[in-house]
Amino acid sequence: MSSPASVDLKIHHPQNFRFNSIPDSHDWSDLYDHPSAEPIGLDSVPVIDLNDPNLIYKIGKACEESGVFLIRNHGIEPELLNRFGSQIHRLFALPVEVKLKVAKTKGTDAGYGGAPISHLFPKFMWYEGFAIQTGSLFDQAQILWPDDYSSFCAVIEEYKKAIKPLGYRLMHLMLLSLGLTEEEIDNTLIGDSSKIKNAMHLNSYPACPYPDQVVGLAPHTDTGFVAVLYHNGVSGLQVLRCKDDIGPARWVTVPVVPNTLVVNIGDLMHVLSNGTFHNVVHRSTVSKTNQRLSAAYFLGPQLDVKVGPLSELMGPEQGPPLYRPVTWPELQKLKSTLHDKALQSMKIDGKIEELRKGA
Ligand SMILES: O=C(O)CCC(=O)C(=O)O
Ligand SMILES: [Fe+2]
Repeated sequence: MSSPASVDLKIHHPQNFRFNSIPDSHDWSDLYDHPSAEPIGLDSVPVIDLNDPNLIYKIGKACEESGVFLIRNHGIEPELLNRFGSQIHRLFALPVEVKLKVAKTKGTDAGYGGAPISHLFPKFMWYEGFAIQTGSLFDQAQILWPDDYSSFCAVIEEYKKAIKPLGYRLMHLMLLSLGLTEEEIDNTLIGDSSKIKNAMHLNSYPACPYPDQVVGLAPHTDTGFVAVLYHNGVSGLQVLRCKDDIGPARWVTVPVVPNTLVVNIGDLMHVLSNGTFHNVVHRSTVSKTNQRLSAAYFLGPQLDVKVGPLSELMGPEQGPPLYRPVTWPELQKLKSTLHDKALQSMKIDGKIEELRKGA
């Protein structure tokens, strides 16, 4: 089967669909693996107030047990979030032909296109996205809106400026919760801003008349340290809760709570914490009536920086390191061949060759 990534997005863009049923290329009905569950009781998703006196403890517990949590009192003005949401809406409301003028090209990660993880799956997602890398924005916005590109760029830059320190603060709190001192954190790569890189993906999931047959964004873990997620209030994000005493594996819907942002733990934070923090598997479903919009701000290491378990978390009492160090691109490459077995292949006692053969 040819990979969706190799097929022209123009033909497969949901906006171009004029049919009475979902074509096989977009039909995931057979692939819906687990039932959906409401975020109640033991399946609830933590909501953490960043002014909470027990903040460090609560962040640590949420990172360990859940891998996803909502934050309130995060310091980003609602008014900025509204303007940011309006610009995302404005972008995706452009005609497909216009958006395709800034389509991602081979070898670049910036611009308009399908899901970044599309090459990992045999079906198309009900998705369109716009990836922003440092330096790419201005030129592309000028192509999209020759007469008025500055308002888009200004709002995106303002949002990035506000979200960056929040992302750093969250990572700092995470390391404090693992027992590191301020001084120890200063000596890790999290304490050295020159070693941290960020990227932002704007995501659009158009409404779909048959939402149960399609997938907005297929199940995945984020590869970096953390992702801070804005959305437009349309429900759809789900996280995987594995089989446990409560029941079989299930997709828990992340609740929409006004004035909160969502935080996800990624693979490299799981590695950095020597397996303590849960890199949560998540996906986005699609609404029957409303377009869902979101923006994921990812923080990870600079591309040449290797990430392994923090030395402070290993020793005679805590035990040995679980993973060998990797860079962000190395892990992405491993995921493209080994899928959900990529991290296992980095385990220090992992049977890498066996995994490769079985992939
Ligand atoms: O749209 C969402 O809620 C999730 C987005 C996401 O998981 C991603 O961009 O990696
Ligand atoms: Fe994600």
